[in-house]
Amino acid sequence: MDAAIKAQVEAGTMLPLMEEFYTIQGEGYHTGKAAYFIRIGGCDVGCHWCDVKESWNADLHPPTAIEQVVENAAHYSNTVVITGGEPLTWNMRPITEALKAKGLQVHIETSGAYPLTGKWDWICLSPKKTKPPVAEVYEQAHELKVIVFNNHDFKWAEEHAAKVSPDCKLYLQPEWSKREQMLPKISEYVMANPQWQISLQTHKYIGIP
Ligand SMILES: C[S@@+](CC[C@H](N)C(=O)[O-])C[C@H]1O[C@@H](n2cnc3c(N)ncnc32)[C@H](O)[C@@H]1O
Ligand SMILES: Nc1nc2[nH]cc(C(=O)O)c2c(=O)[nH]1
Ligand code: SF4
Ligand SMILES: [Mg+2]
Repeated sequence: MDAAIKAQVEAGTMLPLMEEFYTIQGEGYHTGKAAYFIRIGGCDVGCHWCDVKESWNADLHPPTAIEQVVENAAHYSNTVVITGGEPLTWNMRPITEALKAKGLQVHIETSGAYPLTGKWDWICLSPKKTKPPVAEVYEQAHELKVIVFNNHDFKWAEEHAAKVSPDCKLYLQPEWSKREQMLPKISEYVMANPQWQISLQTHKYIGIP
């Protein structure tokens, strides 16, 4: 890669953009809300069930100047979700500041595997076993969204819930391929432990991005 571009990617003024799209937030607390999604390539967390493995290799996604992405986002929506890949692979300060300067609400979907950069209105923390969240991210999370793949994940979810702030919303979301097996168990768990709520990947049921 050209040294000047590499320097900009390191500074966070260019980012490896995989895709950007206007859709409905399908998951978690803001489910049902229209939002502009910015998907940034690059992730080395390695979840075996990840539903966007094409995002992992940052080299496959063109370094893109943030100004154009910010302009596009502001054209479509007042709520932006930055996702990936793992967005915290990169310096999120420039893009979040530029989005905030446009008056937009800025949300992140993150595993928390890397230190939090950027200014956020909403942080959705979805912890992963292969690269656990950094300690500081727990107290900043507005929403903890644990993916339930097997029975052990309920206990594992409680270990993470013990680390977030008292007003953090708690969600259990079935891993998509296990949804039929796990949804009855998640329902039972939420009725017995009503501090938790179910999160579904509603966009996949509706058939939207
Ligand atoms: C693709 S990830 C990108 C953001 C970040 N790397 C993360 O994992 O939070 C976006 C969200 O989708 C969830 N997710 C990914 N694959 C999934 C699957 N197969 N079933 C359910 N949720 C999934 C992740 O846990 C995360 O909450
Ligand atoms: N509609 C929709 N909602 C989402 N919420 C989180 C997503 C993600 O991949 O980060 C996602 C996504 O890919 N599409
Ligand atoms: S951390 Fe997120 S993007 Fe990375 S592999 Fe896991 S689910 Fe996929
Ligand atoms: Mg998704």
